[in-house]
Amino acid sequence: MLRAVVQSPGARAVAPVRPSQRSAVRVQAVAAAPTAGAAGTKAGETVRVAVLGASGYTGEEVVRLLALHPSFKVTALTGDRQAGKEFSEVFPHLVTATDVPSLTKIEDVSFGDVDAVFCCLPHATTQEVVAALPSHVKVVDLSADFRLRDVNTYAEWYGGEHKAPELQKQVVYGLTELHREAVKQARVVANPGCYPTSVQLPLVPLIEAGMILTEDIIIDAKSGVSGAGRSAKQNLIYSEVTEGINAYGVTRHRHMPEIEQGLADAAGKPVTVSFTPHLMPMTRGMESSCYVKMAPGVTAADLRQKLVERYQGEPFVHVLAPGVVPQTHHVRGSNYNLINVFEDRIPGRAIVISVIDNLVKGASGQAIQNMNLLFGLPEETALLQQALDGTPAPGSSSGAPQEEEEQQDRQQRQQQRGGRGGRGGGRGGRGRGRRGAAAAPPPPEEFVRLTEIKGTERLRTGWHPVQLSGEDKAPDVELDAAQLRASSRAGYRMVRATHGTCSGTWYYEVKVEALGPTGAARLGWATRKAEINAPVGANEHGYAYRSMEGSKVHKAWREGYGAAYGEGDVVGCLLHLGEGGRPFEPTLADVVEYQKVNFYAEPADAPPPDPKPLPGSFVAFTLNGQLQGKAYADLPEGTWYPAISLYTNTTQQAAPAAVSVNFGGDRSPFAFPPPKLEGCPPPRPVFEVPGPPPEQQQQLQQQQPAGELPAGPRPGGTSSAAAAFAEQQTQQQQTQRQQGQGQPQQEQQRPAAAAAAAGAAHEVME
Ligand SMILES: NC(=O)C1=CN([C@@H]2O[C@H](COP(=O)(O)OP(=O)(O)OC[C@H]3O[C@@H](n4cnc5c(N)ncnc54)[C@H](OP(=O)(O)O)[C@@H]3O)[C@@H](O)[C@H]2O)C=CC1
Ligand SMILES: CC(=O)N[C@@H](CCC(=O)OP(=O)(O)O)C(=O)O
Repeated sequence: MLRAVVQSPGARAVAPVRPSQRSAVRVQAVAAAPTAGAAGTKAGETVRVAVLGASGYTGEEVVRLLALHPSFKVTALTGDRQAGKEFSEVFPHLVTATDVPSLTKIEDVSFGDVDAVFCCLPHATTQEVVAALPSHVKVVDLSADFRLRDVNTYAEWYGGEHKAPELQKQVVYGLTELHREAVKQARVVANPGCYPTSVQLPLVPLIEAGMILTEDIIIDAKSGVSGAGRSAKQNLIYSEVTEGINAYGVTRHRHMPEIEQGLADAAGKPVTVSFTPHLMPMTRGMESSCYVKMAPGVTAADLRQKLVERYQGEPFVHVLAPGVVPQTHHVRGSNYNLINVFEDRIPGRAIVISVIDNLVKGASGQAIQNMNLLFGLPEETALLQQALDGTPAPGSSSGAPQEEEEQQDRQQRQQQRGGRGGRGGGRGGRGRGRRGAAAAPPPPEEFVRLTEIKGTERLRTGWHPVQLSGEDKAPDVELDAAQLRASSRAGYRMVRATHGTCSGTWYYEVKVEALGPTGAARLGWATRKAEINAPVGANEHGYAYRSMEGSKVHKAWREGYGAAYGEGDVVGCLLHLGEGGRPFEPTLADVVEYQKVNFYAEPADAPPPDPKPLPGSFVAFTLNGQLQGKAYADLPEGTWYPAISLYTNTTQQAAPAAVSVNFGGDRSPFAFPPPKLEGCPPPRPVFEVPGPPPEQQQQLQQQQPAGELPAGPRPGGTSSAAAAFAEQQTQQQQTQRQQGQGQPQQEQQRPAAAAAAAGAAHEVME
């Protein structure tokens, strides 16, 4: 059977045909492949697609993306002013797109011969068009016309009565990741707005989990100019847009009710947001920085972990590694949404950053994702194109994780201070320096830098057996009484050993006890700077061997390495640091306890850590005694700990993943002999990693009961920073007592101190 598709002058062309030849090409019949059934589209079946408003940006983007779709065939394209033209005349870059019909008016489309419609028309022109489509046609509408459930709200924000209120009741709001099942059942899908997509994907799961407060959400959003469509508008010409940015729609942008509708559904109560969009001098891209207040006891790391778990396995929504800032460049031309969460300097607040390409995930890509579902196809069909722009080299300011940028900033400040005579020239000192006055004491907050530390067991007690740390672990990791078996029922979580090492050659074994249908493990080595609510190897502070595929992971980068492993297997983890380097670890004298939290205190202007690579060092792994080869070489100096991370799929209520570790020693021989590598001494069991130096142990045993870290600097301690901090606290407490404030005031200060400390955590541990 043959089916004629578009009956208008210009007809449709069979590529490759030069535009000049097009007018001579007759209406071409499409060899009728079997057409799509309602429920599911089988391989080889063709879905006949009309794109209404194809001469606009989102329509063009639908056509561009569908060029690689195996089942969707564009059989009709419409324009208004551009009707009658060849598509490649309007979009010359798509001259190579095969088999694309020319543009017609909507009224010239024979919808009896169409299975699916992408409606890319301006809002208000759309309702009647969609309502008039035959009922066999499935529709994804990219305009705002059917996004708001309440037609009165629509009338209020869009300035006109809704013209299809009955149809509105049947329409499904298609934020795919959040409404997938409803989309599958729909006939007409309202594709979300671009800003609402970028905001709801990160915030809805956090609101549903009660992790952020809905009364205090501030959204600072930016869009590329293509968000405003292709028609000429004075405020969008080059000279108006370039070299500047401007907010618009302040307090009245029409995406506000759409965002609030989605967030209110998640909260189960009305939500009002502060939302300000900005026009940026770029063609594509959208960034939403959402400033949120966390529920009591929730941390930014918890928010991030919640999003990691929520979007685990989603093809298009990705939570970046801790500290990595999402950028519009990294989603340009793709259907991806990149998200990350950062702890704000204001205690209790977090910054959630989300980027999309407004024309792809914010419009046409998500529309195809939805249409794929409407036809029972895998939703990622034709959408897995990667972003157009590359990542800047590590260390460049635009691509560097936040902590690297902070480090550079610190280095700069350090140099500025050094040039003015050191510590006296802190934040307050700069101004004084310019005036040439004598240096006054630095403000107290700059006097010491505090870092919350965990895993102080061996510092506290002097001697401590080598175990998995009861402190230096994610809360979801459970240990047995001997602290040699770890299990976790959550997404990836980490536990490190009590002892780490900065030199020598070391080995330990891990037996995989349970993984179940969903479990996975990443085993290896990490410093204390590695995020514990993440897998080993999620950033530069860890090296892992992965159960799935047997790949290795470092800086979140997976590469082929060895054999996959699973339940019953024994993995050997070898670390060779040779003569080693600096430990970058606090000694006991640097540790203070403040309101039951242990802090590492050091002078604010202590030099930032600057680990150097250790030539010849390496990490290697064995599987059931078989060496899998060297995984990574030339590790940076620092103190490296045995590190275990386990994954269990929380949504499937699977049994927890579990492993047991063997750090060796006479009483606990290894299951397999440690490997012998050329040029490397025989590895020693981690069991023999030394504790604190003997003189420190002696001092500890005399001065403190085991299990308690004394407040303030230890007698005989060497850290003036710790002493200064303790003195400052004492003075503050005295002042408070004199002012009659006492304990409640101290309690209020705790989050601030803890937040300051947590904020600095990345600064000083290495
Ligand atoms: N741009 C974006 O980032 C996003 C856009 N959207 C929404 O998608 C829809 C399309 O946006 P976009 O592609 O940017 O807009 P454009 O202005 O680029 O395109 C609009 C299209 O509609 C056609 N059109 C305009 N008026 C009429 C009419 N009265 N009758 C028939 N056709 C008409 C135009 O035809 P012609 O040019 O031939 O006159 C053109 O093909 C809008 O509702 C928009 O709000 C949604 C998310 C993001
Ligand atoms: C830069 C710019 O102007 N962006 C558009 C938003 C994108 C859009 O098209 O919104 P609807 O789909 O809801 O119409 C705007 O702010 O109006």
